[in-house]
Parts: sequence; C-alpha cells; structure tokens
Amino acid sequence: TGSSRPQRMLKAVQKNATKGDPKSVISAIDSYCRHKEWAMNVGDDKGLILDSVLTEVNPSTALELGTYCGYSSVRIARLLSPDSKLITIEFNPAFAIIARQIIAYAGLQDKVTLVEGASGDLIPKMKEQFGIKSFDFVFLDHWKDRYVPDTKLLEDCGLLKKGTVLLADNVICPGAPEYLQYVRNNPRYESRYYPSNLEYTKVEDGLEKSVFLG
Ligand SMILES: O=C(NCCCCCn1ccc2cnccc21)c1cc(-c2ccc(F)cc2)cc(O)c1O
Ligand SMILES: [Mg+2]
Repeated sequence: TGSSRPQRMLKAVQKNATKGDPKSVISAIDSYCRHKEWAMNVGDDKGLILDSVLTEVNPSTALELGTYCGYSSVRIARLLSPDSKLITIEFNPAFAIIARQIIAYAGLQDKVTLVEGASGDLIPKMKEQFGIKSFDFVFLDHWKDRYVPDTKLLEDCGLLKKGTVLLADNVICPGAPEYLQYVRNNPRYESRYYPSNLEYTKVEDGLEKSVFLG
C-alpha cells in the first residue's frame, strides 16, 4: 500500500522546512499543496485573515475543531503569547498522527494539546479534563454540519464568554448555510464575513467572524 496525502505532506515538511521554524513549515505545506497536490488546509490566503484576527484577539486559550495535518494549529500557535495554549480536536487518528509530527517539527508541541475524538463528546469534558474556564478564540474547521450544534454546545457548557471570537472556515465552500443563518440572526453574536478563496484555488470561499456578546 502506498503513502497517504497527509504522509506525503509530512515528507514535504521534513524535506523543505527548517526544524523549529513555524514560518518555514507553513510555506512548505502551502507550496506542496499549491504545486503538487491540493489538501484541505485553511491555506495562505485565508491564513492571512486568520493571522490578523488572532493578532487582534491575542487569545490566552484557543480551541480548534478540525486539526487535519496541523497546518492551522501551527498558524495559530506561532502567534500565541508565551503562556497561551491551543487545544485542537481531531476525529481521524491517521490525521492526528501526522498533525502531531508537523506541530512538533515546528517546535510548537508545548503550546498545542491535540485531543482525538468527536467534538460533541469532547466539548462537555473541556472544563474538567483541561481546566478550561472559557475560550477566548474558537476556529471551526471540522464537519460543516457540526458548526451549529457545537456552537450551541459551547454556549451550553459555559465555554464562551463576553468577547469570545468564533472564526469559521468554509462558510461558502463547501458551505455552512445553517451556521451563517444561526450567527447572523442571533442577537448574542456580532458577525462579519471576510471574503477570500478556497485554499490554493480561485473558487470563492471565506471566513465568518462572530463575537459572542454574552
Ligand atoms: O471537510 C472539510 N473539513 C472537515 C474534515 C473532516 C473533519 C472531521 N473532524 C475533525 C475534528 C472533528 C471533531 N468532531 C467531529 C468531526 C471532526 C473541508 C473540506 C474542504 C473541501 C473539500 C473538497 C472540495 F471540493 C472543496 C472544499 C475544504 C476545507 O477547508 C475543509 O475544512
Ligand atoms: Mg477548512
């Protein structure tokens, strides 16, 4: 049996990036996925929007739903302040194995906790298992039909506080229409759409930033 796309992505990082240098890891993945084979990382265009929102929020505790190979985990963790932490949830063990290696190659393993499992099961355990009071920032990039139920779950578990920023990938492609409906028509959120394009393509996509008002 041959290698998988995530395995080939890891090889490209090990070949083209410098150990301990997050920027070179990001560039190696973007170059590989733009020129060799497409993969569902948030990518460089939407990545710039992610960077700017992160710099504005400067979260102490961040949550990512949907690690995949760790590209956005590296993008997020590299911008966190010294004592800040990222918890990232990945459902697929094969993806998690690769993501751990890419996050470690970037030298960010001390800032990132990768947890394997389903968001619906893990979110209610966040407080007790990880001592989380609430999240300052949530990046939604997992199953698009889980964006709404998991946002409601985060609310119900008291994991959002006044000012928490939710940033959702793929609200146009593949699309998360129910999520857009939910956050845009909900008085408890202040939402804004950031137009961009689907990673490594000219197809329209974008990020929705929603501030929880408490
Ligand atoms: O499907 C996408 N991502 C989700 C992958 C599976 C997540 C599973 N998962 C992870 C954590 C977790 C926790 N609980 C439950 C489930 C969980 C995705 C797809 C596209 C895309 C694909 C084809 C195309 F033609 C155009 C666009 C682009 C993206 O940027 C994407 O993000
Ligand atoms: Mg995505």
